[in-house]
Amino acid sequence: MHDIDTGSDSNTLLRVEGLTVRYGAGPVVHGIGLAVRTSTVVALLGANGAGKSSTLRAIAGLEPAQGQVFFDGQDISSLSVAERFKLGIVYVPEGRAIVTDLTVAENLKLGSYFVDSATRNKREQMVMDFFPEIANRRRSPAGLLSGGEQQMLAIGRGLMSGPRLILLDEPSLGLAPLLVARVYERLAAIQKEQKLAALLVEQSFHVAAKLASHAWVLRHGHIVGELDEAALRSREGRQAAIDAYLGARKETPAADASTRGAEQDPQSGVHV
Ligand SMILES: Nc1ncnc2c1ncn2[C@@H]1O[C@H](COP(=O)(O)OP(=O)(O)OP(=O)(O)O)[C@@H](O)[C@H]1O
Repeated sequence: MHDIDTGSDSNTLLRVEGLTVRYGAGPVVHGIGLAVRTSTVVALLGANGAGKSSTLRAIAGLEPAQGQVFFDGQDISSLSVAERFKLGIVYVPEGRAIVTDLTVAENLKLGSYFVDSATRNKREQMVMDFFPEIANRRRSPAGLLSGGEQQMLAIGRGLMSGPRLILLDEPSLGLAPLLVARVYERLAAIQKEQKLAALLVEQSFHVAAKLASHAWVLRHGHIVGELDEAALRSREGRQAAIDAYLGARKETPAADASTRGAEQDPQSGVHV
């Protein structure tokens, strides 16, 4: 591992260049680049199978990949998952992936394997403060938690290691809108208090815009667009981006757009 000049400023925590992921035949992620600054949340958006999870998993070191990943100015491309984890890169997988037979407290312990018990206790308290829903379920098997609570536990487990960068793979997946809102409220509170940097993967523009200040759109493994904060915050900006990048809508009357809530586009499967 050696210091290099990534061509980015000192606030850049993660920089990915020419990242390519393949599972056998052709690549599913084609030489993409993106960056995450310290204390900011950015999103990677796209429909099913666009390559979002593969990108996150490659950054975490869970999938072999070509290209370069820089963390805090260091080339970590050849580091193992465990080495990246120790540097502070934590992946929170899609589908919650908690251990259902273990209790809530035991699941949290899994996320803090390397830390001393005083730090672990302090972090567990912090997680419980963020997620009171699971605080009184410490001794319950995690499998008995609701979907939303399991997602909170998965995020909580990610926080137990004291990450510098959290890679969040579709935290809204399979949750009812009210629970999505609750999980995102908590994520916003955590981000604000912990000054965490996060790379968030979502299918839903609507959901990602609650938290992210910048987003890239991935389509068939290629980055086909970028949204700044203004585009993410405005319904018209988001809609224009969706139309341009995904061809999701041919024609969208402005009056319609102003009254529409989150819904799924039948052509692209993207939630807007
Ligand atoms: N372990 C694997 N082996 C073979 N192919 C895979 C593997 N994981 C993913 N793929 C394929 O790679 C492509 C990208 O998948 P990926 O899960 O990264 O997309 P995604 O954008 O995260 O989709 P989703 O939102 O549905 O999770 C898909 O065509 C998928 O079938």
